[in-house]
Amino acid sequence: QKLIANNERKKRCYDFLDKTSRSFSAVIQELDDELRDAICLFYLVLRGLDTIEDDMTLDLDRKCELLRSFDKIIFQRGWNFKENGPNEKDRHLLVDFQIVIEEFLELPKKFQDVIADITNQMGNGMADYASGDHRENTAVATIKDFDLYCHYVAGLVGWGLSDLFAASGLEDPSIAKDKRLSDSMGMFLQKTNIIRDYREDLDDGRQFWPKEIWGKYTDDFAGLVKPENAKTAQAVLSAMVLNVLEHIPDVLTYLKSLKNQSVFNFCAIPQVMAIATLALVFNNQDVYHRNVKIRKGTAVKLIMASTNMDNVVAIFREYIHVLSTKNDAADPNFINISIAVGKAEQWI
Ligand SMILES: CC(C)(C)CN1C(=O)[C@@H](CC(=O)N[C@@H](CC(=O)O)C(=O)O)O[C@H](c2cccc3ccccc23)c2cc(Cl)ccc21
Repeated sequence: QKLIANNERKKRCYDFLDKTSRSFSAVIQELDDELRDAICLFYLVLRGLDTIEDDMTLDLDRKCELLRSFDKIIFQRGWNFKENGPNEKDRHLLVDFQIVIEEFLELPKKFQDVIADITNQMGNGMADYASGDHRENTAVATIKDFDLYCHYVAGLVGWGLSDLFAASGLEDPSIAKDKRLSDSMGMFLQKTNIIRDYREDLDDGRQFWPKEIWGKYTDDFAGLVKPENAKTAQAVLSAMVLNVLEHIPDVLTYLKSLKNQSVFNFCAIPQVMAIATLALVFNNQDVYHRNVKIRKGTAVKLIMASTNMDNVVAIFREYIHVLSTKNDAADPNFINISIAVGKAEQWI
């Protein structure tokens, strides 16, 4: 009877995974036995944290209390959360979070320790950011703030994943040694998403583009959507893309060091989607009006191809070339983009 309950609970966790992101859930389920459950639960714990951070209906004290104690909450059997706003995307996950906690407590302690440690650092980082002074609502003022925020929400995920890969024995312990490489894996994904999500975030009253970047061209961040500001908007966008390009050498170095096929696929697919997205958003002012996404057919082709380093390098080279053909001589960042493209290509 207990065995059936266990299997039922585990199935529920993979159902949650399917609901949060279908395509990525399939990739997680392809992971080798030693890692599959640990990464599934790491993903769900992070999603739980994200659902609290994203909920604008929670009052700040309550939100910070939950974020800072989430690393303890994941050990509390029976805990769940019904205070999320009605339209919060993944609220069903927290309403039945006791299921995730039961499964988490079944994991080997070495995996529990990694997940709890990252959850502690991320929860505190998110709370620091949420309660920081956002007087002029440019929550992210400097490039340093931008990097710190992206480290909290995505770089730490890279640290945790590298620790889980090493603990599982599927990858060499050295994968967790160079924290800058692991950090860049998350930064590249998160920064690309932040550029892509300009419109969605602006409509939600959130701004993540650092004022140190856009403030060089305008004092009106929301005004970038106006047609009369198109030239300024182009310069701001290319300056943002320039900042993201810096992470490419680290990303490729990290991918190159992976040994296990299922771990490689799990890591390569999001990075390949990100470079394709970065090339798409570059010099594309649709970003200011809607959420631009790569076509489904392209995404499928990229997923199929992301199974070995030669293909991944070829895909990066192709999209960096696409980006350089879109580089506009009239853009004030033309030279710096050319230099960054040259560096990335030379590294490849
Ligand atoms: C913020 C984020 C980039 C870390 C989110 N994040 C990712 O984006 C997912 C991909 C994903 O969720 N894709 C969604 C679409 C989307 O949400 O954009 C899909 O439906 O395909 O991948 C990352 C992820 C995968 C592999 C290696 C990583 C190394 C460092 C940091 C993150 C890494 C991820 C791994 C884990 Cl364990 C948890 C979260 C993530």
